[in-house]
Amino acid sequence: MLPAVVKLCCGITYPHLRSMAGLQRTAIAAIGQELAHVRQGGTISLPDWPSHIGWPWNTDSRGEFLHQCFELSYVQQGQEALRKALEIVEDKNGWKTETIQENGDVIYSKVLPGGRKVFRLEAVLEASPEVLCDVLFVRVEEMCRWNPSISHIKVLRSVGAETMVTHEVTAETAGNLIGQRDFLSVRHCCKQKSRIYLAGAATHLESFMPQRGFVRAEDGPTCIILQAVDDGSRRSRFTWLLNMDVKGWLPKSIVNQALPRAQADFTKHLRRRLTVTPMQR
Ligand SMILES: CC(C)CCC[C@@H](C)[C@H]1CC[C@H]2[C@@H]3CC=C4C[C@@H](O)CC[C@]4(C)[C@H]3CC[C@]12C
Repeated sequence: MLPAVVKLCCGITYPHLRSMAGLQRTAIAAIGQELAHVRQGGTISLPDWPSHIGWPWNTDSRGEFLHQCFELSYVQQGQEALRKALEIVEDKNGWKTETIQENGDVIYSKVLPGGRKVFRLEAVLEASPEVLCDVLFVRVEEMCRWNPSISHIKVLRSVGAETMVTHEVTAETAGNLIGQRDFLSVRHCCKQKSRIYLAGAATHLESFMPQRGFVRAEDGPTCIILQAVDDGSRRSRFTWLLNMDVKGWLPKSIVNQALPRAQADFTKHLRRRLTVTPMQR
């Protein structure tokens, strides 16, 4: 099946890859995803016939073709993560209040069909959506400097300014009953009118298989919504959906206690990060 699809896709789209839109784009992205899975198991051999009809089908252009398939697939996974996460957050039914923090932050929870419990934190932060986007997305690799629950974050791929593939490792901290986890995620940023969305979902990357000694967890589909409290305000409403499969063999009750705690901790460190002077950044 796959070689046939690749052949078809080479034939139809190679000359137009850069100017594609709509369905074709979706198709290539889907193929990219499929290829990513196949690549995990070995190498992909692309057909040679395009060279016979005069296309520049050398090692470079084949590589470029695959590269574009992967890039489009990440953009699409990011958009898809946002769509799915928003569907969960915007559905007003079934949420119950989990905790109300002393500072006014509220964490709500909801059990999704299938049994997974997700958490939604609502807070107001002292920074504009743009500053928050800079801290949380643009400078994502700096996160482990201000957040002790994360020991390592690396951007492995960037596709334009709005999509990236990141690898995150949580810290081995006292009181963390879940233990260290690592995540491989596609992260996507999208600005719309007065809102900035940061979405994420677990993804695959050839050459980046789960590492020995780590349990690979899955973050997402998840999103953070940043919205100015009022026009021109330096304060933002911060809505964060935590939708995580921590994997491993752990009682649900432990996971469902640890997750909202991790969410509250993260927000505490984020607030502290926002109070440092620009010089210290
Ligand atoms: C309880 C244990 C298993 C997990 C605790 C750590 C959790 C809270 C950490 C681990 C990785 C972290 C994520 C790493 C990267 C990003 C991308 C950024 O643009 C928004 C924040 C976000 C989405 C972080 C949110 C918090 C996070 C999910």
